[in-house]
Amino acid sequence: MNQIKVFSPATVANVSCGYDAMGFALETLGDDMIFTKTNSKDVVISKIEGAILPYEANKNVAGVVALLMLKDSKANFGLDIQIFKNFKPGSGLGSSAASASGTAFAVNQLLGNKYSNLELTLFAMQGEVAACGSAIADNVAAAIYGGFILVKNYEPLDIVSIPTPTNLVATIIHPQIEIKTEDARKVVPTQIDLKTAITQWSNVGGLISGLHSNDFDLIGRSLVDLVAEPNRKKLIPHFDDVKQSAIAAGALGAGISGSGPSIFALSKNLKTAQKVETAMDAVYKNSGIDYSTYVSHISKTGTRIQ
Ligand SMILES: Nc1ncnc2c1ncn2[C@@H]1O[C@H](COP(=O)(O)OP(=O)(O)O)[C@@H](O)[C@H]1O
Ligand SMILES: N[C@@H](CCOP(=O)(O)O)C(=O)O
Repeated sequence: MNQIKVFSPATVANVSCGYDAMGFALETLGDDMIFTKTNSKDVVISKIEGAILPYEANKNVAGVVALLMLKDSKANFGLDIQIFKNFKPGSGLGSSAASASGTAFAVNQLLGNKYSNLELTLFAMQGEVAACGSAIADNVAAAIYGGFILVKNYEPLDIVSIPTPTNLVATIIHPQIEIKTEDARKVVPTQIDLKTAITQWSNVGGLISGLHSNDFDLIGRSLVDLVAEPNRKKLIPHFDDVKQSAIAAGALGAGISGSGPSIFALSKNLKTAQKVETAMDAVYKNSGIDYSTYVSHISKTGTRIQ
């Protein structure tokens, strides 16, 4: 195989209560990327459409991940990479993670499937270091494994796939302001009190149990975040109004997608998710802020060949 085209999904990290530990992949929103083997042994990014990003391989997360994998595998080829961004960096929808995991997946295909999904996640996490300074796994693992994931442990890395209830649908509103993950991580407390911790880990347990048992009510009751959301929501215009409107329109729950500014809601079917979209839209309509909305099923496959 000399060339491969892949789709790499947008992802919602944290899922409210699971800061740095949970994430899920979207079915319909994501980036397209084309990888072509070259003889030069270099990595060249020859095209980027849809966003202004560095072309230098060591500054673009796609280049960072590709260089690492070519070196680790002692590959006898180089790469030309074309990136087609369909959603903006700094959106809270895992833009850097889409490039990092799309690259890990594609290079692995060109190498004849040398690496496991866990190894691909470790490579892609180095892309996240380049993007935001932290080796976070929640977005990249969701993109690589698909569906819902739990980062059970960071060192050593342990990723667990969580079942996705049929019919669960995500609604997203993305105000077009850029919040860099690196900056949004600085407002999250490094210490929390025991009472807060107890509530938070109970919610993670409730969310995972609800996803396993298709218990939508339990999923909704568990979409509560006492750690990141109270500190990050002030960076997001009209956050409380959007969240309340989404829940009033029938969403099971809502919260910040990743580090924001996007806000996600989960609903038990497509019709409700569309009503939630209308309700979120109504909050921003006359605000003067540019925004996009998306309704998407959860991607069960994650990054895939186009
Ligand atoms: N291929 C890429 N895709 C997206 N962002 C990239 C890429 N390469 C480098 N970056 C940098 O990563 C940062 C965006 O990452 P981040 O702040 O984590 O936002 P996001 O949540 O959208 O991933 C920006 O500074 C951007 O320039
Ligand atoms: N767990 C991270 C996730 C960042 O997601 P992104 O999509 O905003 O890059 C965090 O909350 O900082």
